[in-house]
Amino acid sequence: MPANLTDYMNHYITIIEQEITNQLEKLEIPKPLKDSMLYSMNAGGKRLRPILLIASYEAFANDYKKALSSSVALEMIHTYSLIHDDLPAMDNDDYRRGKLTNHKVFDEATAILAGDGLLTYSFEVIANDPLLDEKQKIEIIKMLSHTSGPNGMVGGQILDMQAENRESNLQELERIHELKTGELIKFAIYTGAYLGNATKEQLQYLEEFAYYLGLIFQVQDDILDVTGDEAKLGKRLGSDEESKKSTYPRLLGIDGAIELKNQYVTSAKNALKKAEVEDSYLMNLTEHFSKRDH
Ligand SMILES: CC(C)=CCC/C(C)=C/COP(=O)(O)OP(=O)(O)O
Ligand SMILES: C=C(C)CCOP(=O)(O)OP(=O)(O)O
Repeated sequence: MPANLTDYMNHYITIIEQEITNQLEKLEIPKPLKDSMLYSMNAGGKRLRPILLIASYEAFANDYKKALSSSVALEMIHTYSLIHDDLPAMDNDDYRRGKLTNHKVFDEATAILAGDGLLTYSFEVIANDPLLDEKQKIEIIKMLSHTSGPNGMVGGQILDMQAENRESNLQELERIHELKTGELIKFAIYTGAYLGNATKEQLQYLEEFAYYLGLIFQVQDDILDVTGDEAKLGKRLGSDEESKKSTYPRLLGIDGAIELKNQYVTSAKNALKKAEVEDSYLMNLTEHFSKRDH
């Protein structure tokens, strides 16, 4: 395992991207669908979620291989959500990950199907992993469908849409982010630790950790939407302002948002200590993502 965080992340990004290619290239499906799925999966992105899943696994066990199919499945679901989020019916965005959005390169119908394809194929990737036993497959698929579906990310997206053009309070804002962004992060942390054989008590503390990590990630996203660099982020900024959605900076000011983020970082680290994994890469990743500039 590489000793510093940048090497660690780069090491796993290479492995994750190789496995994404393996899983998609073997599909025997019509060319436009395959090209469209490959386009968004290979368009870059920080690969935060799969890295977190592997780091959570490695807090308890060695050899990432058992965690790889879940990591790749998770990145497929995340990417599907971005393809659909960018569609004209939703955010109507032209750029994502520094490249034209999927529906701008392909047509809208193909982009919808590419998203549907990534969503459903993600479950097949887990179901076909020879390194997992049947009980593990059922537990992971159950968790993934829960966190990405109406009780999780999809539910958060509709709350987010309902929050346009009106003021939300801090509690409502946290609930939206907990579902829309936090649930997939929860899947990453839970699944890694579950596959690494963490105890029930450790899994509970890690769920608490994931809750704060999701919020940290989102506060920083809101801050970057105001202060960030469009070229670095690879997407249009100022969209929160345009849709008149409440954000952390709007409710608390930039300084207030930074202060709240720092409180979440402290809470996240405390949860890691309670789970007795404070010497894992999860600690460094928390710091890293709280200060990210893209
Ligand atoms: C079911 C669907 C479509 C879910 C989308 C989930 C999601 C996290 C979208 C991006 O959020 P955002 O619009 O706040 O971020 P960005 O600025 O990256 O578009
Ligand atoms: C939840 C949000 C804010 C959507 C973007 O997520 P990321 O910032 O992780 O996007 P990529 O790096 O995967 O493109």
